[in-house]
Amino acid sequence: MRGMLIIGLYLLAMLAHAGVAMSARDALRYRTEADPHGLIADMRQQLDKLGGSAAPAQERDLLWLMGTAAVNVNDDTALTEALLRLDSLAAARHYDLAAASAGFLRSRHLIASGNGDGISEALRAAAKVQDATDPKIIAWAKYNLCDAYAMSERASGAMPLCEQAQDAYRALGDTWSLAEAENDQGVNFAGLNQPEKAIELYQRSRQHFASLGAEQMVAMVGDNLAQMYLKVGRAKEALLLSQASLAQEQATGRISDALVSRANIALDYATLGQSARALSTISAAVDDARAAKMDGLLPELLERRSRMSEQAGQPRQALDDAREVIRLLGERNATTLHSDEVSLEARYATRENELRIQTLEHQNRLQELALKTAQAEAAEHVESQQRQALVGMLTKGVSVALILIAGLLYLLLRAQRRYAAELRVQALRDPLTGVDNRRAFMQRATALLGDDHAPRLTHVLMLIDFDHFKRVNDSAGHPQGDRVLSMVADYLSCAIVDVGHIARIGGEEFAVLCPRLGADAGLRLAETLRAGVAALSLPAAVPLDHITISIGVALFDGDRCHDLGSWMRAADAALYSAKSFGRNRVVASSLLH
Ligand SMILES: Nc1nc2c(ncn2[C@@H]2O[C@H](COP(=O)(O)OP(=O)(O)OP(=O)(O)O)[C@@H](O)[C@H]2O)c(=O)[nH]1
Repeated sequence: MRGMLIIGLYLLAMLAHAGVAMSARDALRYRTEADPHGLIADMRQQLDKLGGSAAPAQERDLLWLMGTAAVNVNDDTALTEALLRLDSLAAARHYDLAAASAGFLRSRHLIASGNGDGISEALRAAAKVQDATDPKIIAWAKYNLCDAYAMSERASGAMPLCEQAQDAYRALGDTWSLAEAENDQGVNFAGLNQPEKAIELYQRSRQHFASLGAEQMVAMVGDNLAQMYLKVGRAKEALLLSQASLAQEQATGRISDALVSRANIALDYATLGQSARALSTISAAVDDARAAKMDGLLPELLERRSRMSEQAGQPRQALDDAREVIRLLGERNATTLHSDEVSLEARYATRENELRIQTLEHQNRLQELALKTAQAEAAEHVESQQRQALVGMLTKGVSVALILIAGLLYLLLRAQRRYAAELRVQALRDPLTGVDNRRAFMQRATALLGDDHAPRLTHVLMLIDFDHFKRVNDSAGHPQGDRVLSMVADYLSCAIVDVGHIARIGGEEFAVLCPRLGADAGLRLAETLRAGVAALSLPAAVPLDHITISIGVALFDGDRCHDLGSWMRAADAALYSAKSFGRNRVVASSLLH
């Protein structure tokens, strides 16, 4: 009874504050974002009170709200509790909706912790309610799938789902959920680099949340909107929005959100050319993060301050911050390496490589900053020495020593420059196979389309994926799998060296980019590569006859493909078809239309 009373009073207070008609249900959803800890405690109390007398639908509802709030604040204890109770409710009552709810909560948790299995978990959850006829459940499953794809930054997969979820919620008159789906769709457009469309969706979402009086949601979507404003050069509007968000976040004690808003405000000031304000704002954010022991956010904030200091002509501060970033990232790497010992999963290996590259890039920058500082200090030194020479204070011996020092300094700077250049190359190279990495591929492809948007002969893109590569690892072990990957990468690099570039863009996925190769030659080359790989002899330690690859080919024709995103999607769809048609084959995207 007391729990009910608390919730009732809370709702009344909130409605009075909002001054508009937020339904009781929406008010509870609001609390999953605005008061997650309080909501979890209240849900627990309610569930305890109801004991075994709760109807399944009511129990599921309370557990879903509790689990949602738990995911939002990373409360693992509450999440585990909600999941266990949902699982047993699903098993005891054959209640699919409870099973799907547990699945979607698991998926959100996986995605929030950067685990790649979140989407498949969401797909399994949706399958549990695929026969549902209640339009509310259908819309709910669509939205949760849309959210899983959008939050995993899989914009092209997410967009149709988010569109369908919006239509369904519009038909049901569920403004809250509509606003959530619109926000997700905005995230998708932002991911596809279409800021104008993203702005449109975020504005719609904000209007809907505002019409419900959900001020914190308005502020949250406002953060997304501000980033897009900045992207399209509307820095003043971005600044106003970020300042409004910051006020909200400070008032409600959301420290980490407030730090992000501060960092955004600093960026807005920098874009508006107010570098002193930008620096003092980002410094305040760094101090707050240190005081609140927000170590996760600290490297990003320091990195931003380092860049701003560099732009403001303060290389010493830039250098100190960059050094600290390296130290913090080093600590993080150490933790990841430890978990790598526990599991040799390729996912960890890939993450570890990413972290190494990230660190390498920072080290690279650090070298450059050290160089700049050394140059500035050397220039100052030489200037002062020259001044002294002018007034006749220099003896001959000191002059000779200075010349020697200048010579040594020159040699040192040259070595540092070489080292920095080498690091820059390493940051673009895949350490296992020695070919370009994904970052290098994206840079190269973007530059190609920027230079030559209407080529006389079409550009050709191939996405290559190993078939059943898991069997190699399972039968011969991961190190042999690595050997096979390197061996095939060597073969492919040699085979395309005259016409294009190859990059390793995922675990066992490669991309080949052939500028102005033309459609016929492109398809012939793909077929040659496929047959060549199938004919390779594998190392003796691998107990398989051969390894095969599937290839999706897309042509940059300026018609169906007009930018890098659509080009890659076309090649990806062709690769997917090559896999579905039985693998070990080449499929051209033009055949799919
Ligand atoms: N040895 C090794 N294996 C890797 C690496 N990156 C990814 N893998 C493995 O590649 C396999 C990919 O598995 P799946 O995505 O199921 O694909 P597949 O077995 O190739 O099957 P299909 O793509 O469906 O033909 C997993 O077993 C990963 O562990 C790597 O760097 N080294």
